[in-house]
Parts: sequence; structure tokens; C-alpha cells
Amino acid sequence: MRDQILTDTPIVWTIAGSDSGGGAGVQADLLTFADLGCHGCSAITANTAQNTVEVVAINAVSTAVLDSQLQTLQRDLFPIAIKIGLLANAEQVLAVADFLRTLKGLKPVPVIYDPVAVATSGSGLTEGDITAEVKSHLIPQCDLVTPNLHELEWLTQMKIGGADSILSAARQLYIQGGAAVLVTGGHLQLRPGEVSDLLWDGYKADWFIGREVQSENTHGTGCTLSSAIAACRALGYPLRDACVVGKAYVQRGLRLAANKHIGAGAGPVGHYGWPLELADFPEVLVPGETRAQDYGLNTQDNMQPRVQGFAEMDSRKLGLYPVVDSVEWLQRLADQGVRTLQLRIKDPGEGLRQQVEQAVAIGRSYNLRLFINDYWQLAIECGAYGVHLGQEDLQAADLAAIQSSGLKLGISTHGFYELLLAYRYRPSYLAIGAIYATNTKDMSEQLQGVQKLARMVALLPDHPLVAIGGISLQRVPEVIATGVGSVAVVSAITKSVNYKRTLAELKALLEDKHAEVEPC
Ligand SMILES: Cc1ncc(COP(=O)(O)OP(=O)(O)O)c(N)n1
Ligand SMILES: Cc1nc(C(=O)O)sc1CCOP(=O)(O)O
Ligand SMILES: [Mg+2]
Repeated sequence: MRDQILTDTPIVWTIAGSDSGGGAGVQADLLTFADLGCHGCSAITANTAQNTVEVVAINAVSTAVLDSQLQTLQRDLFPIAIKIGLLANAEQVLAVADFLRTLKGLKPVPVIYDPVAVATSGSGLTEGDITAEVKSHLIPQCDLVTPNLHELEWLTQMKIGGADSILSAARQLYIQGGAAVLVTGGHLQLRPGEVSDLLWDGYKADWFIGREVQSENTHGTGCTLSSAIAACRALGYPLRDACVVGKAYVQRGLRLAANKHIGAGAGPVGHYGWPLELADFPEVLVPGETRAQDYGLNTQDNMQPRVQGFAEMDSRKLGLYPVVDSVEWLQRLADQGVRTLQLRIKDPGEGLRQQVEQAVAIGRSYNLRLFINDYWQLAIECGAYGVHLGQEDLQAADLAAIQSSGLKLGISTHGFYELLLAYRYRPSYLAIGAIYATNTKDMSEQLQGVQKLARMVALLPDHPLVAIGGISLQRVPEVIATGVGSVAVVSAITKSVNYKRTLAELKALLEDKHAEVEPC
């Protein structure tokens, strides 16, 4: 195995069939990898003869031919992620499963399997039945399986009729093979106009709701989705982020290719680059919203209805936003002219209420935008400007009470999935973190970097956004170059040897009108 250090671009493999028509299979996979910034490699399982209206031949390669491609790739182009598509017979399934077992023994590699066995036209794509080998040997080597409803029925032998049966079958498939399951919903609309995918990872069910696109050009959507997810995994995106970005990539391809004419039948989905428009991204279903019933959620009686729309702030750009752990720090920074502040007390002693009351009093006398972290009841009772909550607080806090008290609400997010989820509440601002590694809190699994930050800012150019995590004075210019309007800092100020000087420099960067960058 050569060291991945020799490669600047993440390497992603596709193990799949060639589509001579260029719309699906390896051809769609390689276009997707390139579009999303990865280097694609292929191991071809079958040389299909097809166009947009017919599949004439499958032409499976021998397992020796398949294995020689895999072994050759492994020696020089070790993958960061793998997508698997058409495996043409049981021998191929076993050969790939064996290969993956050995490969994953060398290094963990996320494997995404799109279980292709029957074409949308209904033509069988495999030589003989591969069900037993797929279930017992292949899926246990995979991290995610992306069946459509027909494929889910095939793999579970369960009849799918509605949301409950989709979830039951996904759970069943997970129990059988241990891989997370993303059920794609192109074949059944649970609500008119909504094309929704279900993710079950053994812990949590999530529905990603997309809008129907009227288009004949849908060939290759399954291949493209699984490849986009593999590419995102190779780029370091966690599973849920990879799924929502993958779905947005396909949505963009459907939308922009809708009026193209390629062949007489179903033309290919398009490949149009990284999705940067919110309209292409799915909505993440939120517990408590009315339509959750149609998706098999809201089954508990005590579920709080979703609350949406919190008080707006006087500015979309808050500029510098220090987060401090004491009333003393609050006072010092207010004295220096800071306008936006957060009180974040993690080890509350006896006098918590008193500290919040003092903080609110300072906030009033200096006309601060003062947010209280975590303690939303106290924030309401004491009349703070706003409250800041984490994702895990969203189910526990009384959002309706926060909303009706007129308090502003900020919500933490860590990646695309959490951003889309939190946006469903339309809070006063969304925080995005951790941008860089930080010693203030263990965020090592949730680092975003400035490229991802810029992509998230592009999705929500008109919504107040705050960047947080590891932001030092030196890093502020590249953070604000993303278009984010607010920068939250802890240690840059509280650990500074000269906080007044650091503060002045931060303010110069963040509150000087000329330093403001319009969102992209
Ligand atoms: C502006 C801002 N962004 C994010 C956070 C983190 O909040 P949370 O996820 O609730 O984590 P804790 O701060 O409670 O550890 C924040 N406080 N402020
Ligand atoms: C409190 C906190 N929340 C984060 C998030 O990403 O949600 S990062 C973070 C720590 C920020 O401290 P510093 O500026 O010292 O890195
Ligand atoms: Mg919190």
C-alpha cells in the first residue's frame, strides 16, 4: 500500500458496471467524483450494452478480470471511500466481499453499496439470483446501503406500502447486515410533491424531504446519489452530512437537466458541480411538525409541536461576539464597547440566578445583545436579550416559551445536517462550528474548516450566521472572507496576555465597515 500522502485529491473507487449509454454506472460515478473534487478509479464488473430505451446485454467480466483491477488499484491508488454498484453474479459478489474484508483489515474505508439488481425498466441486470450472497457476505462489509423501495423489498422480502413499512424494512435490513440504510423515495410519494429518503443508522431515523422535479431525465440517479455520498465521505463529511449533500447534488442534476434531450428514452441526470443553493437541499423532518404523521413520526403523545420563527435581531451581522464564563468578564468587555456577548457558565455554583440577573442588568445598562447559554428558563425569567441552545437542547427546551417571551434564539450546528435541521426552527441566528481545533471544548470530531463554512454561508446568505471554534485574531480574515457576518471567540480574548489590545484588534477587523465582506 503506497502512502495516501502522495495524493492531494481524495481517491474514490467505483466497483460497478459500465453503461454504454453514459447515463448511469461507472460513467455517472466518475463524473460525480470529479464534480465533487475527488479522483475516481473504477473496477468494471460488466460491460453493459444499453441506451436510453433498452438494456441489450450485461456482459459480466470474469472474477479474475475484476480481481486484477482491484488488486492493481490497491497497490498504488488506495481508496478513501468506495462505492459499489452492479455486481453481475454471485461469484462477483463473493469476490468483492472477500476483497473488502482484506482491504478493511488494512485501513477502515467507508463502503457505500447501491444494490442494483433490476433496471428501472424492470429488466433483470444480474446473471441468476445474488440475494443470499449480498445479504450474508457483501452487506456486512458495507457502511451504508442505498436501496430504492423495490430493492428494499428484494433485500428484506417485506412488502412496502407506507412510511411505517419503510422504517420497519430499513430496521430489518440493518439488523441483517449491520450497515446503515438510506432508502431512496423516488418510487413512492408519501406526500404529494415530496420525494423523501429515510436514513436509519441503528440509532436514529431521519427523513430528508426533497421536492419533486418534473423530468424524464432520471437515469442514473441512484448511481449518482451513492457516488456523491462516497465522495463526501472521502472528503471527510460525516454520514448524515454526506447524505444531505448527496441528495442536493442529485436534485441539482435533476433540475438543471430537466429540459435536455439525450436519446429517445429516460435521459441522464445532470452533473453540475457542488450544490450551493438551499432550494436543492432536502428539508430535514423535525419531530412535532404536522406532516411528521405522514412520515410515521409524532407517535408519542408528549411530543411538543414544532415552533418556527424567533425574534429577529437588529442586524444580520453581529460582528465580534465574545463568549465568557463570568459576570466579571462581561463587565470588562462591556466597558471596552463590545455590543454582543454570551454568558456561558458550565459549572454553576449556588448563585447561578444571581449571576444571570447581574448579567442582564449589565446588558440593560450597556444596551448589549446578551445571550445566556443553556439556562433558557432563567434567561426568560430575568429578561435577557436572547438564549443560545445546542442541538441536544432542542427537544428538552420549551421553544414556545422562548418564542412567546420575545427572546432571540441562537442554535449551535456542526455540519450540513445540523444546519438544515436547526434552520427548520428559523432561529434568530445559527452558529457554525467548530471552524478550527480548540482547547476550550472537545470538538475534535466536528471540525468544519473554512471551505465548508463558505459552502454553508452560501446556502443561507440572508440568515444571521455566527462562526465559532478555534478562531484567533490571525484567523479572523480568512473566516470573514467566507461571508459569515459574526465571529464568536472564547480563548482569543480570555487567554490573551493583553485582552484590551486583542479586543481592539478584533474589533478593528470585525467592526470596521471596510472589513465587511458581502456574502457570496
Ligand atoms: C455562538 C455560540 N455557538 C456555539 C456554542 C456552543 O453551544 P452548545 O452547543 O450549546 O455547547 P455549550 O456552549 O453549551 O458547550 C455557543 N455556546 N455559542
Ligand atoms: C463553546 C464552543 N462551541 C463550539 C461549537 O462548535 O459549537 S466551539 C466552542 C469553543 C470556542 O472556544 P474558542 O474560541 O476558545 O475556540
Ligand atoms: Mg449549551
